[in-house]
Amino acid sequence: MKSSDHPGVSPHPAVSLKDVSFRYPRAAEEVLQDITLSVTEGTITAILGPNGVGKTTLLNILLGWLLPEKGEVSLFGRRSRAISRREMGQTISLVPQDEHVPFEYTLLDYVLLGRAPYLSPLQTPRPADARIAREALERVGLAARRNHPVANTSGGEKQLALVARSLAQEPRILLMDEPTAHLDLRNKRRTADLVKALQTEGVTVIFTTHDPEFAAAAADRLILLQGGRLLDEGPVDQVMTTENLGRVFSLDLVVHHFAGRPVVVW
Ligand SMILES: Nc1ncnc2c1ncn2[C@@H]1O[C@H](COP(=O)(O)OP(=O)(O)OP(=O)(O)O)[C@@H](O)[C@H]1O
Repeated sequence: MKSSDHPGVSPHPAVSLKDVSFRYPRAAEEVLQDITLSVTEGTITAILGPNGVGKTTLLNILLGWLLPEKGEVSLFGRRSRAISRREMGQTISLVPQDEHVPFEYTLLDYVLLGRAPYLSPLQTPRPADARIAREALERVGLAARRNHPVANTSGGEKQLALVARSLAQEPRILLMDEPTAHLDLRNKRRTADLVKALQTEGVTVIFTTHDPEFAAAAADRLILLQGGRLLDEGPVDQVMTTENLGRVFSLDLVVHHFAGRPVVVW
């Protein structure tokens, strides 16, 4: 992904939420309440919070897949409701936690799906799309396995293939939902390095995680959610404190610092 493919740096935040609340149909309570925040273009933000706090819901709101009950979501200063699906697909992409993959796809076929926002409905991928998909597979270390059926890949390889598909989408904003859930240490490191490389290309990255140490290794900013509300946000070293994480996870824990990074002991 080249920053030259995108317009120059926007004067607006990549993402801004104003008083956003969301409730699932027939649910008694709002999952998210009065969330106001903005994410600067070219930053890496981790959203940290316990199971069920609403992290995935928040990503789905950013994608325009769920509409808030109240409040406004904007991408690069434009209300997301006013952005067409096709343009949304070229602007923002999601690496989901998991996804059912149709049996017959090879890894390359699967990653080529990321090119859909650039093709008309029945258009077959062009040579340039295949090149972009192959480069995306290379970036996640799966180039040699591009003709391998997705059905026969491990959980970690599938997760990396999902990342490659999102990269093939060439988004300005990359969302990742628990990107390291199935990854070993080496692939966690690879993911942290990839995210930082994307940042140098001007891409804004937002990922959810339960893992404070990965958040600290990969992100420069942190958003903490607790009880459906924004508890704190800012630079990782200011926000990742014993008090904040203890409140977020309702746990007696201590944040130590080792080799310049926070380590959580619980
Ligand atoms: N489609 C749905 N209909 C009703 N409730 C839902 C739906 N999807 C999620 N929820 C509820 O909304 C809340 C937030 O879910 P969400 O998946 O956003 O949390 P999360 O922070 O991503 O959790 P996890 O870390 O476990 O993945 C949970 O209580 C969940 O049960």
